Amino acid sequence: MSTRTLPNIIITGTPGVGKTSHCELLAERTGLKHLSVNDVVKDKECHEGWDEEYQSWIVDEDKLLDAIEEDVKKGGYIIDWHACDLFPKSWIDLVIVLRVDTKALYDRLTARKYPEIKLQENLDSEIMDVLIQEARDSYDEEIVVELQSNDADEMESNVERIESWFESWKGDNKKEGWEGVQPINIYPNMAPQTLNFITGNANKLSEVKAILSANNISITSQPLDLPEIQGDLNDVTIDKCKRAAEIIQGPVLVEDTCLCFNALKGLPGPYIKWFLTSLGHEGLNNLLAAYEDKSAQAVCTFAYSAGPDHEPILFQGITDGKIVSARGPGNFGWDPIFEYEGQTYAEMEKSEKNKISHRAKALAKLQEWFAKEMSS
Ligand SMILES: Nc1ncnc2c1ncn2[C@@H]1O[C@H](COP(=O)(O)OP(=O)(O)OP(=O)(O)O)[C@@H](O)[C@H]1O
Ligand SMILES: [Mg+2]
Repeated sequence: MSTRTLPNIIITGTPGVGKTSHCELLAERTGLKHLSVNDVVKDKECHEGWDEEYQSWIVDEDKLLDAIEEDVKKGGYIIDWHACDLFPKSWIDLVIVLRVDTKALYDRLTARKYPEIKLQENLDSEIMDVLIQEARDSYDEEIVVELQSNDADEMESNVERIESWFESWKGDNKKEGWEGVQPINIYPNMAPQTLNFITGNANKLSEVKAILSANNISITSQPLDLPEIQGDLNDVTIDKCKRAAEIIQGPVLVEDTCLCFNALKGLPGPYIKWFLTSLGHEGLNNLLAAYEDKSAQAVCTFAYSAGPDHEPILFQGITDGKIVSARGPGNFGWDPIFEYEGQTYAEMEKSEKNKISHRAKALAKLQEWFAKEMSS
């Protein structure tokens, strides 16, 4: 842990996402200092000249770091730059990656009369998640936060959230990090202040966080050891949700996943985790050896309860695929043996999988439901 009495925040993202606009507003409200890397590069000549084609400075990163090190190490800076991997981990307490829809970004960059090549490269970079990947590769997962910056309301809500993170940081709640911050309640009727996702599975947690972060829903997680009742899967999930809301005394989200082999009339279904543990990927394939039909359904069921006195609501997503010999990284359950349109879940990019997965579909229904609650 550093000895800084004020935190350092990086605000990064593709050119035009709104870094400078966010930094200025934030500096005004928090008293933190806006450190425009662009200005430092220019003023302190931390560059190797001007690139005509790209209309930008060719940055000398070593010179840049030397120029800011003494100040930044003291803390209290908001660093405004379209890259983040150059700043040492030990300097940084929070990394905000701003995101924007392609259409809005296109409009903003054409308004600036960017050269065609620079325009195209920046749009590609935004579409390909370059900056968020860079941030995730360079810093601990807990301090990297992705926020949308498409309109003025989103900017306002982002700045408020960063401000409350800053207040809790100063209040010595550093350990709580971003997840401990009360999010802005954008769903005044029903929305959870903070939604507790009952899971002990770090991969599921990060998947759910990635999908719901677009909705400004802040997820905390608490593993609870809940006894599972026998019966229809939906009953199991509803029962689990009720018990969790009782224990947490607040809003909760629980999840159950089934993998159903069609040739086996839906088995292993809810028993997939025990089958996987005892049989492994190969054993699961062997179950289907006698059958031509290798098709399977991945089913995800979420149950949300607003609190102990509320009936759980179910959201279900189904993805059709087939069972194949394991391919791709094997760190997430049965992902390597479930193939969807030629690729196993394990082989897919996370962002691609998040578009079609059973879990993503279930979460999309959850999101949609929240949005309706808000407008009613
Ligand atoms: N959330 C937002 N909603 C609407 N307009 C925005 C938003 N954020 C920024 N803009 C507008 O987009 C343009 C680019 O914003 P800004 O200069 O803050 O981006 P930047 O990320 O700092 O870009 P650069 O990397 O080139 O410095 C400005 O005209 C700004 O007013
Ligand atoms: Mg800027």
